[in-house]
Amino acid sequence: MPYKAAKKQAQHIDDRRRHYILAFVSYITSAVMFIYGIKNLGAEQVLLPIILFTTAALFLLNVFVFHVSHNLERACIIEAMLVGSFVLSLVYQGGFNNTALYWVFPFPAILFGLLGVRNALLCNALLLITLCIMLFFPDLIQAHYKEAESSRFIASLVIVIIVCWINDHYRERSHRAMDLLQQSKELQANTDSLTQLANRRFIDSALLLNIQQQPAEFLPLAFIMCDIDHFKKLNDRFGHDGGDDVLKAVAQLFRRNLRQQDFACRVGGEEFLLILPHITHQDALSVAEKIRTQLYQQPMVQQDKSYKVSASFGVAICDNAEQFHAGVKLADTMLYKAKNNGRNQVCG
Ligand SMILES: Nc1nc2c(ncn2[C@@H]2O[C@H](COP(=O)(O)OP(=O)(O)OP(=O)(O)O)[C@@H](O)[C@H]2O)c(=O)[nH]1
Repeated sequence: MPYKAAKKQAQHIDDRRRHYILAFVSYITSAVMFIYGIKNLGAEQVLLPIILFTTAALFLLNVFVFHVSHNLERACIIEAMLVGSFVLSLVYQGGFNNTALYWVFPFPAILFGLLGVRNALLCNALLLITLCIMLFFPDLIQAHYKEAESSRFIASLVIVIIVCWINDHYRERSHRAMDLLQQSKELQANTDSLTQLANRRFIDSALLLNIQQQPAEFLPLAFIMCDIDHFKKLNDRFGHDGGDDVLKAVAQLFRRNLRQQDFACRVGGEEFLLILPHITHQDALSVAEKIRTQLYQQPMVQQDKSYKVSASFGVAICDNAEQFHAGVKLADTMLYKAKNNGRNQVCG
C-alpha cells in the first residue's frame, strides 16, 4: 500500500479510537449520572443531583454536536473540560456518602485518550495541582475528607497519571517509528538502487497519481527520454562494473542540470526518463541538448583510459493527465528517431 494511503488509514483508525472514547464517556457516564441523580433527588444534598444532571446533559449535547459537525478535535477538548469540571465539582461537594475521590481515577486515562500525550499531561498536572489545593486547604471546599485519605488519594493519583503517561508516550513513539519504517520502505520501493534515481514504479504509482490529483502543479510537462548509445560495447570493453560507473555518472549529470521540481527516473538498463513540470517544448529541447552536449564533452575514465560517452534523446510535451502515457510513448518514438538518425542527438 502506498505510504500516503497507509498514513491516511492509520489516522482514520486513531480518530476511531478517540471517537469511541468520546462516545463511551458521553453515553455511559451520562447514563450513570442520571441514575445517581435520580437516586439523590430529594436527599438533603441539593447540589449533587444538580451537578449530575447538568453534566450528563452537557455530555449528551457535546456528543450530539459532534455527530452533526464531525469536528472531533473540538468535541474532545469540550469533553475533557466537562469531565474536568465534573470531577472538581464532585470533589468540592463530596458526592454520595463522601465517595467523590473514587470518581477521579478514570480521569487521567480519559484525558490521554482524548487529547494526546502533551495536552493530556498538561491537563492532568493542572487537575493534580487543583486537587492538592482543594484537599490540603479543606476550608475552601464543602466536603470533609480525612487527612490520611487525602494524602493516599493524591499519591495513588500521581501513580495513575505517570503510568498513563508512560503508556501513551511509548505508544506514540512506536507509531512514529512504524511511520518512519513505512516511509523508508516506500522510498526504497520507488528508488533505483544503483543510481539512486526514481524508478518506473515511482512514475506509475506516486507521480501519475499526484498529477491526476493536482494537474495545475505539474502541467504542461515535458518528457525527455534518454538512452546511452552503444552501451553494450561499453560493458563489453570495461566490464559490468565499468558500465555501472557510467550509469552513475549520467545520473549525476541529470542531478546537476535539473531543477528542484523536475524528476529523473531510470526506466530501463541504460534508459532514463526525465519529467519536467511547467516547461515549454522549446525549453525542454534546450535542456535535452544541454545535457547531451555536457555528457559528450565530459570524458569518462576507466582502467586509466579516457573515452567519450554519448546518448540520444526524444522530447514530447503533455498538456493533460490523460495524455501522460501517450506523451511517454511519443518521447520514446522521438528517441528511436534520434537513434535511427545516427545517435548522439535530440529529436522532438
Ligand atoms: N553495466 C550495466 N549494464 C546494464 C545494466 N542494465 C542493462 N545493461 C546492459 O545494457 C546493454 C543495453 O544494450 P542494448 O539494448 O543493445 O543497447 P545499446 O548497446 O546501448 O545500443 P543502442 O541503444 O542501440 O545505442 C545490455 O548489454 C545490457 O546487458 C546495468 O544495470 N548495468
